[in-house]
Amino acid sequence: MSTKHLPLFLEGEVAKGFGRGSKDLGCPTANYPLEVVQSLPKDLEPGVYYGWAQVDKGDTYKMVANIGWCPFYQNKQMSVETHILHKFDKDFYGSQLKIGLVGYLRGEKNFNSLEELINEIKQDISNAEKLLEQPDAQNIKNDKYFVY
Ligand SMILES: Cc1cc2nc3c(=O)[nH]c(=O)nc-3n(C[C@H](O)[C@H](O)[C@H](O)COP(=O)(O)O)c2cc1C
Ligand SMILES: Nc1ncnc2c1ncn2[C@@H]1O[C@H](COP(=O)(O)OP(=O)(O)O)[C@@H](O)[C@H]1O
Ligand SMILES: [Mg+2]
Repeated sequence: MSTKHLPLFLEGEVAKGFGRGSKDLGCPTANYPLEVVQSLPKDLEPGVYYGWAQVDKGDTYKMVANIGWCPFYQNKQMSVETHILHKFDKDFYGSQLKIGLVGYLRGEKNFNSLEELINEIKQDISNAEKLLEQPDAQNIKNDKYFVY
């Protein structure tokens, strides 16, 4: 079941990925290092999730996260990447990123073109924007995990 383990809270340093998020997709994703990926519950469903994200001790923002092998790019290693729905002034590699996965949107898919992948991500973002307004999701935003 795709909602098993939710809400799931993860924390780790922002690491380098393949540099495709911003360049190919116009959608930067903060990638976790391998040890965070390896710490996931083994039966966590790969796919696209929505939830909350906090960089260092900053504000908590909406996010969408992709967990899996990116079939479009056929990655060899599983990745966990978070696109935060906020405009940052600069990169934050090396920062601590806390996320709380609230819900599951869909499984990872392959696409015939980059444009189709980009359009699907835009749809994910729009779905996440709405779903995160719901009271259950707001409760997770206010969880003590994100409070200092
Ligand atoms: C909301 C969201 C949905 C995504 N969905 C898919 C998908 O269905 N299939 C896929 O191959 N990759 C998907 N991706 C992953 C992108 O391919 C990935 O972000 C991109 O390869 C950037 O990787 P990088 O951080 O290593 O540069 C998704 C990413 C996001 C943020
Ligand atoms: N709104 C955002 N969400 C996620 N990362 C962002 C955002 N704005 C800037 N960044 C920066 O962009 C980087 C990700 O860009 P990306 O092209 O996916 O590179 P990489 O392949 O190294 O992950 C993040 O590590 C972070 O430092
Ligand atoms: Mg990335």
